[in-house]
Formats: sequence, structure tokens, C-alpha cells
Amino acid sequence: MSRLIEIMDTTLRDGEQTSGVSFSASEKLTIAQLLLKEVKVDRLEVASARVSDGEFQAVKKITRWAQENGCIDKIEVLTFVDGDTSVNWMIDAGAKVMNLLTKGSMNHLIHQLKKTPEQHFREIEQVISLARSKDIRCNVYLEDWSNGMRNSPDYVFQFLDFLTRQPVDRVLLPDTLGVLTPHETYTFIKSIVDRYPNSHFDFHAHNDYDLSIANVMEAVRAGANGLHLTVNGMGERAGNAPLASAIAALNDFMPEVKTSVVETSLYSVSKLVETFTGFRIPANKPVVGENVFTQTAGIHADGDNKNNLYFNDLMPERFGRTRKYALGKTSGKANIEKNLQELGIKLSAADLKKVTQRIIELGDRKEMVTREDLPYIISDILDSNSIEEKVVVVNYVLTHSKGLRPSATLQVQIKGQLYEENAQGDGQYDAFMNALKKIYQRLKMPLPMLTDYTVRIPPGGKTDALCETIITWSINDKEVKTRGLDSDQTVSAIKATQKMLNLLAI
Ligand SMILES: CC(C)C(=O)C(=O)O
Repeated sequence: MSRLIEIMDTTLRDGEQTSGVSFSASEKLTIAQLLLKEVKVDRLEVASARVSDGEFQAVKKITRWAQENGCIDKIEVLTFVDGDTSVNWMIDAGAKVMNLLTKGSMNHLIHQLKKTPEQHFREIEQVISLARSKDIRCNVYLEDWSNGMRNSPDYVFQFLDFLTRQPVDRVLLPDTLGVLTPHETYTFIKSIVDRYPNSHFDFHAHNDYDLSIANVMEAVRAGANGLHLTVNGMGERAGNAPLASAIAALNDFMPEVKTSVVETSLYSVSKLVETFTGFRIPANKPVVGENVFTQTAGIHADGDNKNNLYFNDLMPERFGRTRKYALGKTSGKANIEKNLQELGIKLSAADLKKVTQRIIELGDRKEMVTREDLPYIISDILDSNSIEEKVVVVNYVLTHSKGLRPSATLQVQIKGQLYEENAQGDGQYDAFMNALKKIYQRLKMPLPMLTDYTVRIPPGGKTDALCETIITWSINDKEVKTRGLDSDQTVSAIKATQKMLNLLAI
């Protein structure tokens, strides 16, 4: 039978200690509801006591909701060894579980509190006893426990002996400065679990050396009963152990344990926290980052078609996500075909080659091409297919400066002959058109009237590659629309104009 590991999410307490992050009361409640109802973490640490009036109001809002929804025992608040102050704060805020912050290393005890272990334990005992008399349950944090195990293990064990005699539900073991190696995490926790087999121990990792997930796994292997995690790894300095990665690692590498967390809800809570904090999820962040289920190399997309050669167990669907195939200079035909399949578009081999070529060109210019761009690229290419290039805009210089009118110098090749003109205009494109008009007037050739000019970008707002200009022209009472596509808006208008010139020349 698998062992159940309790997951305590501390995004709203330790996560909020990320520099520059502060949740409003409503944001805290929304995140708490999502974490408890959808993600189904076991417990939530929502605030530190006494921090501010705003924090007090937020806790009140959450405890009121939790009372009504029968989960008040899942809401925890970090409190201090401060006589009756934190306990009274808890009572007023309606909270029922306190995580009492105490000193887990001799170093902290001597230099910060300037107290003996006996004094510290006596004060802790008083707070716990008061809290219990008010029907508040107690967990105890041993702050700086990891350094305590390194430098003052006798003190740590003296402390743990003391706690076994207290009405405490859980002992919380923080690697406060994120300094533990996986080996130490295992050894320290194993020695504690072996000595106190009937107590409950949570491990609280920090990510200063990027070892938080490895440490979380070693803590579980050593027998820890619970883990403290945060959404997106938010938290002080380098943050805490990220919830999504920890759950994925436990599920995939430790079949002997299980958690209650619902993997498919991890992405939505991650996005919610990103939105509320403005703290962007790195695109390569495991499980929740934008790019982590995107195959970029064509050879990988090709392998996906051949017995899923490039898949691992982290299938995006597990986390409510989908695999994507990037478009760019390394993506190749296989990636483009995958995207076309998703869009339900079929192309001839010749057109596919042209689309591939265009995407490589865009990629070479360091421009990002998204799936949303693809229909625009295709329609541009199909459009151009049917037009014979009798008129080519060969070269142009466009100027735009403060205090001077925009100007254009233009060279156009018409049926093999090169013509050059320059002109000014109200904008760069207007200057371009005025130069073009001069050439056409010189040749006594008519130019249609521009009657409409529309600019669009592909939907989703994610592209930085493309802008589409659709120009409506009117000539001899007939209307014709041409389209140009480029990352530069003026260039896309010039491309649409060249198409019109070629339609005219037919
Ligand atoms: C405040 C304490 C509990 C903490 O977050 C830590 O030690 O990491």
C-alpha cells in the first residue's frame, strides 16, 4: 500500500515573501479556493500573524469561507513565541491551526533571541498551552533546522524530545537557507524519523542551490510525512520547492508514495498566481513553463510520428496542457505538418515547401513564428502563387524624422525595365505611394485609388513576427483587395501594393 504524503501549500505565506509580491485579500481567497477545491492540496498556510491589518482581513475572509465549507482545519497561520499576542490574533481572525515559529539552531537561539534552550522551551510551552486552551491546534517550525542539524544537533534533539511531550500535531523542519544537499536531507530526516517514529514531520525546502526538488524527494524517501510547496516555486530569495514539479517527480519516480493533488489543475493555479503576482513563469520552468511541451527541432516532431520516440512520462495532457511544435528556422517540415494537422489544413508538396522556406526566412531574422501566424503565411503564399511577377519593387529608402516630412526613394522594375523616383508624403507609406505615382504618371499608366487600409496581427497577441495589411483598391468601378505580410507594418503594406501592381499588369 502506498504511503500518503501530506501537501501543505505555502504560496500565500512563504510565497508572498517573494520580493515585490503582495496579494490582496480577494486574491488570497481566490487562490486558496482553487488550491483546496481543485488542486486538492491537504493544507494551506495563508499568512503570518500580526503582519498588517490587510493580512488580518485576508485571513478573516479565508477562515469565514473555510468555516462555511467545512475546511477550517486546513487553514494554517504562522505565529510567533510572543505570549498571548499571536494567539489573540488567531482568535480574532477565526483561524484554528497555528504554525509556531521557533528556533531550530543554537546559532539563531543565541544570537537572535539571546536565550537559553530552557527559556525558549518554557515560552513555547506557554504559547502552546494557551493556544490549546482556546481550541487552536499547534504545529511547530524549527527555523534554521538544517543548520541546526549541522552545527548543533544535540540542541535539535533536545528540542524534539521536548516537543514529544507537547500537544503538537506536526513538527515542521525548514531548510531555511536552502543549504542542504540531497544526501544531508536524507540523513538528517532519517535520523529524526527513526528516533520519533510516532511523530509527524513536514519538510520545508528552499531552492537556493536549485536542489529543492531533489531534497524534497530525499525527505520523502527518508520518511517525512508532509511537504511544504509553493505555486511556481514562489518564495523568499530563490524561492521554495515548486508544487507542480514536486508532484510530477513524486508521481513518476516514487510509486511507493501518493498525494491527493490533482495534476490537471496545476497549470491553472500556476497561471492564476502568475497573473496576481505579475511574477512571470520562466518559459522553461518544468511542467508549467510556456515552452516545456514544445518540440522545436524538426527531428523531434518527426520522431513523435514514429512510435513517440521523443516522449517522456511528462505528457502535457496530464497537466491540462497540449504539446506544441515550434515554428522557426530549426523546425523543418515535420513541425509545420504537425501544426497544419492541428489547424486541419492540407497543402500540396510544392506549397508546403514554400511555407517551410518562408518560416525559415522569418526564423533567420530572429522572429518568432506561432501557430496562429500559419494561416496568414499560407494565404500570403497562395495569393502570391497566382500572380505573375511583372512588377517588382526592387529597392527603396524610407525616411522618418522629427520636424521633416517623411520621404521615399524608390526603384521599381516594370517588365524588365528599372525606374527610379523620390517623393515626400504624410507618412512613409504615403511617400512611397507618391514616388510610385510619379513613375506610373511618367509611363502614362493608371494607378488605382486606395479606398481602405486594414492592419491585423494574428490572434493571441503572442506573435512578434507578423503583421498583415489588407488594402482595398478601386479602379474603373471595380474593387480589388490585396494582402501583404511582414513583421514590419510599412513593409507589409508595400508587399500588398506590389501585388496590386502585378494584378494591374496582367
Ligand atoms: C519562516 C520560516 C518558517 C521559513 O519559511 C523558513 O525557515 O524557511
